[in-house]
Amino acid sequence: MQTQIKICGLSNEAAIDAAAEAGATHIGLVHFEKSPRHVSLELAAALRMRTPPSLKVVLLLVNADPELTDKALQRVRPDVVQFHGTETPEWLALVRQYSEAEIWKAVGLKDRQTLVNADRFAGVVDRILFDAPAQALPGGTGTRVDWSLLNHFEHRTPWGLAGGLTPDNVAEALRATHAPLVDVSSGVESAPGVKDVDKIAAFCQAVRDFQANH
Ligand SMILES: O=C(O)c1ccccc1NCC(=O)[C@H](O)[C@H](O)COP(=O)(O)O
Repeated sequence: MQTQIKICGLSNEAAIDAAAEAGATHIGLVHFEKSPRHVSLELAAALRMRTPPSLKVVLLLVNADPELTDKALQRVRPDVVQFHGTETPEWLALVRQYSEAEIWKAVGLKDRQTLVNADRFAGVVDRILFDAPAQALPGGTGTRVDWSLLNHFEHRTPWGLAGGLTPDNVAEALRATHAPLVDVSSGVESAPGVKDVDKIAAFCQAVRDFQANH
């Protein structure tokens, strides 16, 4: 099975084209005003329309209220909505009832107990994304998680690995975790919120090289 690759925090067409050319499978659009990667719903909708069909569009929300969640889903019509705050399984189950988008939940990976606790999202979400625990920002911090926490864990829900991945360490991360999806944001930037097309290409190439050899 091919490792899936999500490039997160894109805000312009050039970065989307770079992700598509490099062979990414997903792009992330962050709608969270405190983030240096924030895009308005209008820009997110325009970028979504412009995204080639080879890429699935993931819209990120952080503790959005029901009104904003509804507006965002209606305007952007993403393939996936990624909840990156303290959203509950009960709330995500409600969203699931009225939206056809896949639902992903980001979980800050602190210790083995986090993995056990994340099981409360089983049957409610389509994927759990294990990321570094929230800091000043809930995501996109470039902080690496302890990959060894994932050793021999039997996941009941499809999952992905985020947090401090870069073109230089993603092969090591895949060797350590066998993650079915890897997610990167700051590791493919030249400055916060500024994506670097060469780093996007290098990240995707590192994943494909790893796969070709394993
Ligand atoms: O990227 C952001 O600015 C962001 C802001 C608020 C919530 C989530 C955010 N990003 C979520 C992602 O999926 C990132 O790709 C993930 O946290 C990994 O980021 P990084 O460690 O910088 O690769």
